[in-house]
Amino acid sequence: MAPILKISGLSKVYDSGFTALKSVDLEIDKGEIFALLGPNGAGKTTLISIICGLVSPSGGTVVADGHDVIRDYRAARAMIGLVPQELTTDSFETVWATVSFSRGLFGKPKNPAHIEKVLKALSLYDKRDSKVMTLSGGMKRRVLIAKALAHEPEILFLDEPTAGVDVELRRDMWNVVRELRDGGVTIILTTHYIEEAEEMADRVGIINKGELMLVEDKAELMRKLGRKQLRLTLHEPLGALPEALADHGLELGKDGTEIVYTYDSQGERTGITTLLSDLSQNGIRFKDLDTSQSTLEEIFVNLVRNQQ
Ligand SMILES: Nc1ncnc2c1ncn2[C@@H]1O[C@H](COP(=O)(O)OP(=O)(O)OP(=O)(O)O)[C@@H](O)[C@H]1O
Repeated sequence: MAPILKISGLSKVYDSGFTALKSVDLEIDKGEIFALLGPNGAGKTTLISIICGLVSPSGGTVVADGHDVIRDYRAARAMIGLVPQELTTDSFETVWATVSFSRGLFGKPKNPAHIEKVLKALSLYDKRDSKVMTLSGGMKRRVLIAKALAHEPEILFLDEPTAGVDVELRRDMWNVVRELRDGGVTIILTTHYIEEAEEMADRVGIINKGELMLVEDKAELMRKLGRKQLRLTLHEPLGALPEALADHGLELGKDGTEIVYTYDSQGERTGITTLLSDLSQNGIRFKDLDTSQSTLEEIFVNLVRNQQ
């Protein structure tokens, strides 16, 4: 299947001379949720801004469903919805008026049935006659999404969709995004919250210092780079680990009452059987054990740190 968005060799050098993007290549498939992760200043907003035609690239191309975002700007832009971080305008307008207005900006004929569908999908229909300024923060975020969907885009960009919102609202937003995807919209979101990518994304891209370091299926990424840890709670605390166990690369924690063994869950051998028998030979007994898998956050932090 041809990608719905194809970014090739995209670079951006700002007038100041600062290189914000270095030859980024990325293809997005129709109907996926793609999360773009990166620390502050990594180039996420620059990338989205180029795709949406708000910033001009220094090199490379972006094609949205067959339309080049520069040569064929109008057609490309009509494919794309952008949900910015902040609600900037329209506060005195009603929900209905502001969302309808957004559709008009793309030169699309009025379509009250579509506006109604969007408002209903976002649970905003009951609020259609309310002024935007009277809505709660969560409802305002929904209005931003409704505005971005008013012209029936096929690709929706969400720039930090849940920055600064509470946990309950964040989960609520995640459900909204999933429902949109189920309705056929391709979703690309940027986020600082790695938990958000872990929860929602089909694929994850990690950008740092203008370079796309890695693009991977989320589950595959966690499988490949994830490490497992086995924690053993000891019967008797240890002052130090016996020399005989040095090869296992163990860590002694919690005042000597816990041994932590890190292993590669994908490896041929985990080494657990040998470890347990070596522990027993050295008279170390444990009363409890549990295992944990590294999170996307740990993977991300390691990757970015290694690139410093
Ligand atoms: N107009 C500009 N002129 C010069 N440098 C800029 C301009 N806009 C952005 N930059 C720089 O480009 C880099 C990337 O910025 P960008 O906003 O794309 O990052 P980001 O990943 O979106 O960060 P954040 O998560 O903080 O929004 C930053 O170092 C920023 O200072």
